[in-house]
Amino acid sequence: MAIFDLDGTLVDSVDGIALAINRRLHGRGIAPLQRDEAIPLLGDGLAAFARRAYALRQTSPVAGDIEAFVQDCLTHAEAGAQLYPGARDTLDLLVRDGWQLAVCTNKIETAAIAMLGHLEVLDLFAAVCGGDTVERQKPDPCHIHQTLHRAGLHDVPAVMIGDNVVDLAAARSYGIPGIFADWGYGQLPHDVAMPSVARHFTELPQRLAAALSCKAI
Ligand SMILES: O=C(O)COP(=O)(O)O
Repeated sequence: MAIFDLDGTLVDSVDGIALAINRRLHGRGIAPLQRDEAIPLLGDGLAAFARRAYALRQTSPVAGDIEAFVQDCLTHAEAGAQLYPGARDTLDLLVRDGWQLAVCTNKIETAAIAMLGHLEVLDLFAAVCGGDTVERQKPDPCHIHQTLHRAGLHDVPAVMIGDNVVDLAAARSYGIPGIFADWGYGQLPHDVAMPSVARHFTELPQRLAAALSCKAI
């Protein structure tokens, strides 16, 4: 089983998220966020992103701001979202090679499903498990457990692929290998042991096979 993080791993979606927060900020006369300001705020879900965006502009959300932002993201879930280069062909190849695929994301599940549907890859995944539908989201390992459970595959060997420290921390706590997606938003964490760094999506078949057999490549 290959378990994928969504934002920054499968999908580059920050532009749509930045547009949504900028609509809120504009309404209050606050300067918009640029893409490179928005990227480090991702990883812990949309509400956390919004709180960090207001903090970055040294202000606080007023009542209803966060909810309105989240609703905006849900309404325009697919806005500007793109699969990373090589993703579609690599996912197809993994399925042909017998890999089961799942998504474990801190994004709101309905938004994740809408985005994957829009990008025409939803049917490749046995489960999509959003942060709002589990008791504790990544970095808690229960999020990975729930993802596997929903796919009906909790006893199979699994590998987590992600661009954020929370992805690798969840994998380590759950006791499965993690692959760092170097093409995404995150910085290579120094404090999380990791067996593998993939520089491009197309490296994943080789790196996944190696991760399961504990080989260095
Ligand atoms: O949107 C976020 O903040 C996190 O989403 P991810 O878990 O798919 O990276």
